[in-house]
Amino acid sequence: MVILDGKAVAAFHREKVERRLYDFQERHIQPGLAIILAGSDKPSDLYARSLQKVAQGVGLSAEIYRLAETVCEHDLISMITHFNEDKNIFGILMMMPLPRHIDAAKVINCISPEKDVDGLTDSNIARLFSGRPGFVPCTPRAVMAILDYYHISLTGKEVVIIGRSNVVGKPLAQLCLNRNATVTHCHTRTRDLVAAARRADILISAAGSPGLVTADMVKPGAIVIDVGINRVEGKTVGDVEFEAVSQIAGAVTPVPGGVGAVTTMMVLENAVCGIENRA
Ligand SMILES: NC(=O)C1=CN([C@@H]2O[C@H](COP(=O)(O)OP(=O)(O)OC[C@H]3O[C@@H](n4cnc5c(N)ncnc54)[C@H](OP(=O)(O)O)[C@@H]3O)[C@@H](O)[C@H]2O)C=CC1
Ligand SMILES: Nc1nc(=O)c2c([nH]1)NC[C@@H]1CN(c3ccc(C(=O)N[C@@H](CCC(=O)O)C(=O)O)cc3)C=[N+]21
Repeated sequence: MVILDGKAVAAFHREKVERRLYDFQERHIQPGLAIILAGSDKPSDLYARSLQKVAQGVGLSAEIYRLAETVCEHDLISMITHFNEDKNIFGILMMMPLPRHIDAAKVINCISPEKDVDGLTDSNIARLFSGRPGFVPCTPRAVMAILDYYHISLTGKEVVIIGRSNVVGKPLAQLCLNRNATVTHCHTRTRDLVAAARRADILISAAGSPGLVTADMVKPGAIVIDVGINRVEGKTVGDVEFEAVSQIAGAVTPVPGGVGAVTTMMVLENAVCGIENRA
């Protein structure tokens, strides 16, 4: 069994990001990333803090703007408008999920598509679906980056994805389809999740449910990608029962140190693309 090491993948991409940023540092351009966190979602808080650390490590400034759970749509939109107009901000990252009383689609679509480094606006979603260049959400990109780093091809493979959010599951399915995989998409209404999962050559869990993926759901030798980030008894764990599944699978991503470690680097890569496009 191979452990797919997200930290190694991140380090590989980090070097490329640093090289591309070097040019801007020479020209004294100080590109910034604005991270907006409304409410107190734990994975979002973890993500925002990891991102800030990694960004600062490559010389990008990343500021976290924390807003109360009770924030109104109007205040969120004014904040976005402000960053859209700020020449020093090259990327705006809105942490999901937003508080329940907020119309997420309305708020997200106020982000200028050129600064939408998580590819969540309708305009970037349309680009992904029609195969035109645009920002692709960072977590699905991280999954692809891991598969590519380990030379795991998707062509003709049975890929089963658990989870259908706009941030992870749906764009991930589209990326897999673009790479010629046969994609099965599962969610809470899926009748027989175990049977569906067992067909997978590549099983990807993005449900946010600790212990969801058990050894009996994995075909011997399958590749298992754990996107889940859950806090259990003060520890970060994924969706996969790592110990048991690693006895059966051909390769597994750990949590922490798997997809999450790469996601943060993909944000920086997207941000650098944004800077290059506008410099
Ligand atoms: N590693 C990383 O870089 C990242 C990790 N994450 C983590 O990934 C997880 C998913 O995130 P996100 O997509 O935003 O979450 P959402 O809660 O928006 O979506 C979860 C999806 O999983 C499905 N689901 C949940 N429980 C089950 C179950 N028991 N059986 C089948 N399907 C299930 C839901 O189905 P339905 O639609 O029917 O409700 C839904 O489609 C979270 O743990 C999050 O923290 C997120 C982004 C990045
Ligand atoms: N618009 C939006 N896009 C997201 O991609 C998004 C989001 N909102 N909201 C929250 C979730 C969660 N998420 C994480 C990504 C990386 C780590 C991460 O860096 N994890 C490290 C460290 C974990 C630790 O320190 O314990 C690791 O897995 O190795 C965590 C969590 C992105 N999400």
